[in-house]
Amino acid sequence: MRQAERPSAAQQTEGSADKRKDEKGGGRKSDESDDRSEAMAFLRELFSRDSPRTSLRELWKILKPERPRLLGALAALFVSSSATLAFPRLIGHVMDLFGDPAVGLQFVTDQALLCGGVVILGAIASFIRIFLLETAIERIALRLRHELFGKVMRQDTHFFDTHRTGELINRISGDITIASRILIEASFGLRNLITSVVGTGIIFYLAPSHLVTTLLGPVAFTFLGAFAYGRYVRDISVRKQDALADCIQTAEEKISNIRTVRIFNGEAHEIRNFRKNLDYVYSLALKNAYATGGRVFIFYTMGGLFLLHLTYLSGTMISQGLITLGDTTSLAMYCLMTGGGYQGVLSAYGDFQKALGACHKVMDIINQPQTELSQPYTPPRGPAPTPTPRPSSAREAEQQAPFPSVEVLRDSPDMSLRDSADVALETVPYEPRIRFEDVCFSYPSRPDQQVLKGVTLDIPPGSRLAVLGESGSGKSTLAQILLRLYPPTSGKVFLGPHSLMDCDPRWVRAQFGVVNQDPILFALSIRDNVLYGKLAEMDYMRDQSDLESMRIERPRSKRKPQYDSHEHLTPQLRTEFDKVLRAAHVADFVEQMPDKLDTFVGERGQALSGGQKQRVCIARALIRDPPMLLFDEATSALDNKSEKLVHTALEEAMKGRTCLLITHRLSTLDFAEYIAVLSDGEVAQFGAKADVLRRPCPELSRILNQMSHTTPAETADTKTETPPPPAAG
Ligand SMILES: Nc1ncnc2c1ncn2[C@@H]1O[C@H](COP(=O)(O)OP(=O)(O)OP(=O)(O)O)[C@@H](O)[C@H]1O
Repeated sequence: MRQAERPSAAQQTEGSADKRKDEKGGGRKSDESDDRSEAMAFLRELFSRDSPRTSLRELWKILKPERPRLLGALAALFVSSSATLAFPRLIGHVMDLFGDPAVGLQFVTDQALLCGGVVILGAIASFIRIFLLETAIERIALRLRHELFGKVMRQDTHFFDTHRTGELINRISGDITIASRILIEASFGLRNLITSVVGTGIIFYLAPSHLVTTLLGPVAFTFLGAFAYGRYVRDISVRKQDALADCIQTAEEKISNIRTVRIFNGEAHEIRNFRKNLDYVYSLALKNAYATGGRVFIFYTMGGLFLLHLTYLSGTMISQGLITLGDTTSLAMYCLMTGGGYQGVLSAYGDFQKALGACHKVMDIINQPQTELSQPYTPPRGPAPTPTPRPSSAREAEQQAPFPSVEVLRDSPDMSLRDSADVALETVPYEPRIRFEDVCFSYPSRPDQQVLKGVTLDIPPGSRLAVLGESGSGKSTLAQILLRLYPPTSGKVFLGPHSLMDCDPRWVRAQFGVVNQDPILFALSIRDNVLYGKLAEMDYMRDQSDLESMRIERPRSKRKPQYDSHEHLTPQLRTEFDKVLRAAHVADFVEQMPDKLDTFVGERGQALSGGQKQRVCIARALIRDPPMLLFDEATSALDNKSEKLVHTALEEAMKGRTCLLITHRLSTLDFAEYIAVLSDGEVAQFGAKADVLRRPCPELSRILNQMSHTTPAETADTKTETPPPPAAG
């Protein structure tokens, strides 16, 4: 790229030079100054690109906690470099002593032993340096991964509308590995810098002045040439890494959605596309191979010729008695060492820049602003409008306050969970009434498309509202706002007396049992999936300081950690667990499974049938014992038989709970006491079921018509209902 840019820069300078030449009537002086400014611009570009000051500041932020280790490694580096640099001089000295008749053999042996001591000292210092650096690297990687994952987990939902999963995974794995290796690059670069600078000094000191002047030219030429060439090699290598990361992201997406690919017979298509991406990576890798090989070729040739040059010159000088054989040997070693040092500095500089780039990408996410989820958990407190007596016992509190069950917390072997039972007791109970007041909403990723346009709804405590509407009318969006996954653009939502936006989002989510249209399970056993509904949530009740703590201690156990919900299964929780398994009819099919409740459900639960998956999801929602339920087409994947089973269970589960049922099914209307019809983000009709069905609005008539065509009509009311006349919205 630089090569493509350079001619244009040169042309530009050429143009301006011609102009000035014309103005001044030409002249060598202006030509020279133009050449100089062009060279300066080139050098500026060479040194400044990709090294923003912010990256260095970010780098310091990352390195700061490891100061003691880094200082130790730095001290070890000076010792090992000094030993390495002293070695050729000592060897040369020993060689010269052998030829000196005035020196005894014992003295020579002592000098040789001193040489050996220096070697061992250098080796020990190198061991310490590498050990300190490697542990610092691992600690930095641990800290960055912890911080990055925490940051991603707590991001607002819209963050995930604009970032791909593969990209985030890449940050957590690849970029952090590259970023933390920055220390090795820096240490390697520093060691080589010391070697080359001190080595050059020693060469100047040892070599006669005539030799120095003939050596300087080739050294300077090699250094500048190699520097420019190093940047060129690095650019190619960065492009290759980026192309490979893209390629892997695409592959990951396709493998995790293999069923969709398979349904469309997309295997060949995907293999072909993947191959195209791989070919592109290979073309860059080929370029990289030429460039890297070229670098070795240049250094090999230059190094060899340079040594030959040195040997030839020193040979003549030895014959003239101007320099000793020992000094020549030391000089040759220093020249090799210094040459290698310069090469090392250049390659470390390139890798350092690459690591800085990775640091920048990682810090981009870590520096995202804090969200509400980063704050300590604060449930709403204060007087409720319809006061309920404050619980006098843990059992009473458990009956009133939905989750977490105080008894479960009190039973827990975990001290911090036991403490949080007090938090649960302090939470003032409330009437689970849901109110939407003139709610408008646009998704942040599509601010111009208004999805909800002034929605007003009131769901009295303990009642059930069915939300109907055509596809895209905003039904699921309504649920997402209720769960505080997105804030409304304007208007307010209330849970009992609490304005949703004034409440801790974790508290809001704890009030709902949710089953979604597309039931997703984790790659765990059936038991762990159901218990996830309760156990995961307990974690935000406990002291969260360990989540923020960046302190690293020696791990107490070397055993691979396992997700095991058994350890939290208190007698109280076990009873609740058995109850919801029966209620959601999970117990029915689990009996037929080879490992019963320990059956592994596969990635995203794909080793279960749609109906089984949905029943596990219902059990997972019910185990939270929430005051409100939110079913978004919760029974969509069930056949008629399972649906009836689950409906019986749901009927039971819904008793005394406020429920929002988003549905396309006539059968779900059986449960509803109220119906709301959404049309293009507006409430077209809302009221008691009987009233609404007696006078359905045109949208509802159309929907009911479609429903009775797609689902066997099951409700007497709706079957006999005669559509229109038009109703008031
Ligand atoms: N994350 C998102 N980012 C941007 N737009 C979105 C997002 N999710 C949904 N939308 C848009 O919001 C509108 C309403 O979608 P929503 O999912 O609420 O409809 P719905 O009534 O639930 O439809 P369906 O019955 O088909 O599930 C649609 O136009 C959709 O494209």
